[in-house]
Amino acid sequence: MKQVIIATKNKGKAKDFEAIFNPYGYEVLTLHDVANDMDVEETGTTFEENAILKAEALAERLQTFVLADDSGLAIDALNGAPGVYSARYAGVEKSDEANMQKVLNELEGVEDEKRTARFCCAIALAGPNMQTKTTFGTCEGVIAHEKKGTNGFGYDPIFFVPTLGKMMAELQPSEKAAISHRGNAIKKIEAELPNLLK
Ligand SMILES: O=c1nc[nH]c2c1ncn2[C@H]1C[C@H](O)[C@@H](COP(=O)(O)OP(=O)(O)OP(=O)(O)O)O1
Ligand SMILES: [Mg+2]
Repeated sequence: MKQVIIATKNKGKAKDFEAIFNPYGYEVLTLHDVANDMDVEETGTTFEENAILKAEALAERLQTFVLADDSGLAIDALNGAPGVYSARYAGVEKSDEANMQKVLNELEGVEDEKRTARFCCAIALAGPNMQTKTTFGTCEGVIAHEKKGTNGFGYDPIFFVPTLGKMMAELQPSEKAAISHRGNAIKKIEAELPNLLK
């Protein structure tokens, strides 16, 4: 089977990528498979910068073509927070539960019309003898008042998708892939992928 290597340690993100790439006949490999000891510091101030840092570090190490994803949730009522800092919003230990609780606390008393938000995803493609490319996708939604649904990862249980009338965490992997920030970013470079992924 053809393979695509993603420079991530997030298993939920890897599952999202499987739903995106398996239909094209690609198996998804992650850092857990190819470089378990690797830990790239996300020092950038934009999603693109961090995606490039993660992709180039792994491409350099493996001398092969890889993708990386840096993503997060931008909430309008919080001036775009947690944004690039989504993974560490409630502290350094990276707890989805604590992060969601912090969002719900920050939005306490904020009315529905003002709870608009979007997921953002920058994907970087890096490899030997090529200029790193980036692509970006978003997905619009509304922050709910409580958690609902058990699919997906991260902030999915508090992210309502108005076009589907469901929480992101209530979607099947293929349904999420069709509308997600991650799926939308990949759609923009779909045509180039067969040349880059061998
Ligand atoms: O589809 C999504 N559904 C729910 N939450 C999401 C999604 N996409 C990103 N997010 C949240 C999770 C995490 O709090 C942050 C990503 O942070 P980000 O640094 O890109 O990923 P990470 O540190 O978990 O894994 P890694 O850097 O190894 O790829 O945004
Ligand atoms: Mg990260």
